Amino acid sequence: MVLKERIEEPKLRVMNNANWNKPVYQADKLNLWYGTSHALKNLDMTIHEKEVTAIIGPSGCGKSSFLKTLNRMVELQAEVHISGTLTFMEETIFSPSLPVELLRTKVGMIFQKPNPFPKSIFENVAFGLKIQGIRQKEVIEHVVEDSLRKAALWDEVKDRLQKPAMSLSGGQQQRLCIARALAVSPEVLLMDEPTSALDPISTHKVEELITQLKQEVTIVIVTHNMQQASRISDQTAFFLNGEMIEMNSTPIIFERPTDSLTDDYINGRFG
Ligand SMILES: Nc1ncnc2c1ncn2[C@@H]1O[C@H](COP(=O)(O)OP(=O)(O)OP(=O)(O)O)[C@@H](O)[C@H]1O
Repeated sequence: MVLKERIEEPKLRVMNNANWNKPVYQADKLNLWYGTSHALKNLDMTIHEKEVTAIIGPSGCGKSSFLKTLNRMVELQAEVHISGTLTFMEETIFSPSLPVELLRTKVGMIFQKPNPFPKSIFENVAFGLKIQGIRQKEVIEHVVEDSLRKAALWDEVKDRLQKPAMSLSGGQQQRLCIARALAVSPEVLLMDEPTSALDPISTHKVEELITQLKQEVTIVIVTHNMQQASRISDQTAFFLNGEMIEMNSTPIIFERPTDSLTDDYINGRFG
């Protein structure tokens, strides 16, 4: 399949002040194998700063593998082999000068199922700061409050910060995980189907939050929910069988995609 060129949308360019945001990630002929299974094939794509990029596509097309390559979590799997180039802020993410621990402080990850630590609400958010060696109580308290506010959770938990995180509802736990990720000031948040385990009201809150957060962080979200991708993302990439078929501004992907496979997928003709 041929990678389609990104078509620039004149109206969006005007709204974006006539400039594309700076590239954060750039993949060039990126391939990934699990053993002999070729999971990502010759991906060329750019993820821009302070935008929400949605990755869509049927089960097994490589969405999670791509997301986990962006913070090098994929290398925790056995027999992974990667070729091609992937840069983060213009530096190859496989370079010794960008240690994986440093990369992961800049790139937070939110999973499908909320995964708070078995600790208090406060300790969950403070965790990353303590790992970084920050000890001043006032600094930690300030960052915890600020992160919980940014995650739209502060008002719901401010009177019970010492209660176990597990006492929160699923939707609150997911926002707590987002607060925990925000506490270490990441550049990027990767989200792997972050609302698929949540009820519609919690989903709505997390979607609103994503729209707010993109003023500060770049967000890459994998979702099976077409409406969600069209509601919250600026760019959408459609993956199929490990290839990126098409990537463009979200309105173009959903209203007039270039590739008939994209059209078929978003209109539910397969997948
Ligand atoms: N650890 C692994 N070992 C071997 N193959 C794997 C591994 N993880 C994923 N795969 C394979 O790589 C391909 C891409 O999987 P991936 O999980 O990235 O797809 P996905 O689009 O995220 O799927 P889903 O929507 O079902 O989560 C699939 O064929 C999958 O079976």
